[in-house]
Amino acid sequence: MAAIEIDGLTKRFGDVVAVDDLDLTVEDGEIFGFLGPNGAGKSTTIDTLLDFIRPTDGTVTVLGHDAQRDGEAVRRRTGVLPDAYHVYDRLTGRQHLEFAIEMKDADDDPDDLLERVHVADAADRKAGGYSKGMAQRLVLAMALVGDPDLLILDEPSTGLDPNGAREMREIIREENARGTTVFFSSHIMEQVEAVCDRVAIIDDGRLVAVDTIDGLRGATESGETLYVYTQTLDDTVVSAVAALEGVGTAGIDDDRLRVTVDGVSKFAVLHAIDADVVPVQDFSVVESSLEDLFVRYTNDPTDGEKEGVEP
Ligand SMILES: Nc1ncnc2c1ncn2[C@@H]1O[C@H](COP(=O)(O)OP(=O)(O)OP(=O)(O)O)[C@@H](O)[C@H]1O
Repeated sequence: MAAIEIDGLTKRFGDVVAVDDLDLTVEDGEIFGFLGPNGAGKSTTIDTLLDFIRPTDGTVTVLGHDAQRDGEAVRRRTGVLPDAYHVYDRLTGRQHLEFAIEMKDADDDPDDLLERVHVADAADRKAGGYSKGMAQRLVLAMALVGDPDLLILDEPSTGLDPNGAREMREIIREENARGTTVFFSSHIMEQVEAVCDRVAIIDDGRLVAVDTIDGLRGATESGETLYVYTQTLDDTVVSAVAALEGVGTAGIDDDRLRVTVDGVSKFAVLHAIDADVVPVQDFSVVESSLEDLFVRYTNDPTDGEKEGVEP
C-alpha cells in the first residue's frame, strides 16, 4: 500500500490555482522530497494531506485513509513538523515532551525521544535558551510522539546552518530506518539531494518531474552546462539553438546563452551554434549542480515573467 496517493488534486483560492491536477504516489518506507520554488503549491498540498484544507477537486489517500473523509485517522498516524512552529520559552525540553505525550494520550518515554533528536543533553534546560536547530529538533521530537507511520516535514532545513541541516538529515535517516515514511518539502534542491530516495518537483501547482535524483540528472543532460557568449542574443537565437541536434535545453542566463548538451560532444554543439545560428565569442563549461537542474525544471526560459528561484 502506498503511504500517500494523490489523484487529480486541484485547489483553487478564488482565481489562484494553487495546485493543478496533481498526481503523486509516495511508497511506504520512502524518504520522499517535495520540491518547488516559493508559491509552487507545496504547503497547500501538505494541508490537504492532513485535511486542513479541502481540495477543489481530486482525492487524497494517506496511509490507506481518505484524507477528507477520515482526516482524524490520518492525523493520528502522522507526525508533522510545520513550517512555522513554536516552543514555550519557559518550559524545558522534557516538559514539552511530557505535554505532547499527555495530549496524544501516548506512553512514549520523553528521554528516549529527546535522545533520538539529539537534544537529551539539554532536557532540563528551558527551550528559550535553545538554538534554532535545537528548538526545531524539539518540535520534531513532539511530532514523533505516538510512533507515527508517516512524518511530514515542511521546509525542515530552512534557517539552519550547515551543521544543523546535516544533523536534521541524520535524524531523518534514523527515523526512516525505524520504518517511518518521510515526506520532506523544500525549495532548496541541495537539502533533499543527500537524503531523499525520490523527489517530485512542482511549479505553478503542476508536477514537472518525479524521479530519483540520479534519474532526474540523467533524464536531462550529461551533467555539464555550456555558457556561450554570442554576438547577439534573443528568443530567436534561443529557439534556433534549442532545435540543434544534441541540445537538451537552451535559455538566456545573465546575458549569456545557457545550453545543456545531450549525447553529443559540447564542441559539436558549439560548432553548430557558431556555424548555423550566431557567431560565438567565448564560452565556459560548468559542471551542473542539482540546483541548476532544479532551476531548469522550474524556470521555463521562454517564460519572461519568472526570474528564477529565491535561495
Ligand atoms: N488561503 C489562500 N488564499 C489565497 N491564495 C492562497 C492561499 N494559500 C495559498 N495561496 C496561493 O496559492 C499558491 C501556492 O501557495 P503555497 O503556500 O501552497 O506554496 P508553497 O510552495 O508552499 O510556497 P512556500 O515555499 O513559499 O511556502 C500561491 O500563489 C499562494 O499565494
